[in-house]
Amino acid sequence: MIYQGKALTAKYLDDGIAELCFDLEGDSVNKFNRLTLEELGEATAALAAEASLKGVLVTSGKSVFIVGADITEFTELFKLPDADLREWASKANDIFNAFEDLPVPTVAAINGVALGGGFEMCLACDFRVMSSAAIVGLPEVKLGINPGFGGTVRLPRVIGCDNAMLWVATGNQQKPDAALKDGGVDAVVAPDVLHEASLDLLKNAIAGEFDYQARRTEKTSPVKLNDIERMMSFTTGKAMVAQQAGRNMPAPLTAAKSMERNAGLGRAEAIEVEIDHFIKLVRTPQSAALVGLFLSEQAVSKAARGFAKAGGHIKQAAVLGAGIMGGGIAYQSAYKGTPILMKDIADAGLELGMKEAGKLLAKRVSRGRMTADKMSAVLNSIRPSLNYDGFDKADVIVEAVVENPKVKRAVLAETEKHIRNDAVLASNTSTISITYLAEALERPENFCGMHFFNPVHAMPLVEVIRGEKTSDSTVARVVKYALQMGKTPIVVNDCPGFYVNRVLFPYFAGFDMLVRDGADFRKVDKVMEGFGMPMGPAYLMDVVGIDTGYHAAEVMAEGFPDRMRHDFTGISQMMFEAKRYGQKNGIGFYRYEEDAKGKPKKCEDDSALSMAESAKQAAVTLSDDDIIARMMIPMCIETVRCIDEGILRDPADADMGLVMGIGFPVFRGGALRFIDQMGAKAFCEMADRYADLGPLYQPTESLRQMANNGTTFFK
Ligand SMILES: NC(=O)c1ccc[n+]([C@@H]2O[C@H](COP(=O)([O-])OP(=O)(O)OC[C@H]3O[C@@H](n4cnc5c(N)ncnc54)[C@H](O)[C@@H]3O)[C@@H](O)[C@H]2O)c1
Repeated sequence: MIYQGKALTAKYLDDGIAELCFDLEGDSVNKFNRLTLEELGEATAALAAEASLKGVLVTSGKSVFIVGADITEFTELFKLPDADLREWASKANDIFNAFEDLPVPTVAAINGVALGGGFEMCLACDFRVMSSAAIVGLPEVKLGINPGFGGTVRLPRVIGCDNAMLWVATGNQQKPDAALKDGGVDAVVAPDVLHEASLDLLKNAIAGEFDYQARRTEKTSPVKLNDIERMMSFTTGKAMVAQQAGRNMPAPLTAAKSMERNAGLGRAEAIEVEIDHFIKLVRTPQSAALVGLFLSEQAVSKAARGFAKAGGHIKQAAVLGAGIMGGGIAYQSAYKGTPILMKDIADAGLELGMKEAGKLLAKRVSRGRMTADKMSAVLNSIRPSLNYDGFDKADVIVEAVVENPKVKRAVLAETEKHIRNDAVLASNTSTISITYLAEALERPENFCGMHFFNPVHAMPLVEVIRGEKTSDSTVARVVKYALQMGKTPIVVNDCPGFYVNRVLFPYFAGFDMLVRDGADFRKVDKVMEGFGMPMGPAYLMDVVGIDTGYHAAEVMAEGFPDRMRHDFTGISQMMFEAKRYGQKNGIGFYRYEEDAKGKPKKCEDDSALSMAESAKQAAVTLSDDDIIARMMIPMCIETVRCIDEGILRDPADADMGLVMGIGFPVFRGGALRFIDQMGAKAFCEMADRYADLGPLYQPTESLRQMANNGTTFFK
């Protein structure tokens, strides 16, 4: 044994060849936490001291290679002052450099995921052999930072500047074929021969057949481009990166600049440049939001797994209603392997549901992501029906009929008679109280909400809504089913609109008030899209359906009359009354024409502009900041109310819910992160400036307290 640690070991195989194996004790994956980094330093020193050492094979004892840095350590690490952060990064790079400088050839045997710091470890080796089951890449920009262990230095020297800029600026994971084609790895082999093939390569390098020294010189010297070539490559690359990333995401362009500036330097100076850019990005609010969101995502998944523990396996599902949502639910369930019965009252509905599922599957087949055999197997596992035959076999039944309380209560009560006593019934209602629907049932404890988002196959979030009488085992079954469907469930308590719609409607109310006060809705859309929303509020209403939105707004107004009932006729109500329902009937805030691909294309419409003119009651001067504040304050305050009232479990659920449910910009983290980054005090002061807009703009007592105490939602 050359080195024995808790994260890695180094021992001789034979003939002076050592194997450095990463195998982090007590964890299912390898990651670069403080311990692993420290032990890599110690193991490298121990290897360097071995007089008989001829070569080093780097392997992993887990199913992954190394997943990357330990992001749970980032929050504390990133709080360090610049000088300390620089010292940490320099020390880490000294360790990687020392490994790269070992006096013998080194080969990485990449058996599984090797991302971020994990792939930077591979780049510090002379040669890289990749299993056909592995993936590699430098995804740091997705956390708002750039690689910090030499990735922006070694990668351009290994695969060329153009390729490196693409890899780093997109942060995309690279599959074996692509990695090999670009030169990121030297060979791709089947998983079962990886160890042997990597060892062979190492032996050949030891025998002098492969010039490992030349590899090293290339990695530690300036990039081999003359000044003009370098300028051409980076100028074009940076323009492309800037355009793709947009102005809200500084990391991709900063990473590209780091590569540009370090390209002409030797390793030591080049690493200094990387560290400068790394520290700059660590200080951005985007990186704080993205790292925070990553941690929230982990917390949400962990909570879901906890809920689902007692859920058992869902063998058979059923759905009532084969409309937009029912069809989507049937497709997703079948596609992810849970057979499903789909019942409707009309043949036409069933046909439509099956056609939709068929279309989605055919798309996968045409893109080479599914075989025709698999497609027919999936389609066969959806059984359309006009009656309840087979419902006694279903473990979970999801109701997705029209959004009408009377119809829903009748359908649920009837269904309960055809299912097993231990089967779970869930409603996909968008707004109707789960406790109220449960009153129609004999077994209300077996009932809860299961709120999917449209389109079901694309939207990751499912709200699982606990009614007053819903049992824990019902929640467990439904959370389990959501996980089987590949969705991310959050468990929320019952209230009008549940969580996502409850906070979305105050946002829409903010929009109505803006138009009332003279804002051009096209400008509001543009400003909110610039803020990072996937679409502005007027366009979003058109996509959701203005009729759907109108009915939901009524439910919300009934539930929270003090703040959600308008005392004026807003533009959305005027649109509804004029039967302008948005995309579904081709006209709303915008007019929709079919583009060449048959998709609805948004066009401006004069009659919408004159309606907005008649909705106008004032001509307030509104800056972009006013628009953002007037849209965001009601949403943020309502989110805080959901926390205060225990509708949500914790802030992680709140922010993840908005990111996954409405596409809230990831680089802002979510509504609560938005308040945190501004500070509760500044947020309350901002809200107070708009106090004349009514109760939706009044901070809660809890927010005022946070403002006084200087506390935040997230650590
Ligand atoms: N469309 C959305 O964006 C969206 C998003 C989330 C939740 N929802 C909710 O999902 C539910 C369904 O919405 P949708 O948009 O799919 O509606 P839809 O009108 O497209 O589909 C409803 C289907 O239910 C069928 N149906 C009516 N009565 C039935 C019965 N007794 N038994 C079986 N089938 C019956 C209809 O024939 C129709 O095919 C609603 O509660 C809605 O609020 C919709």
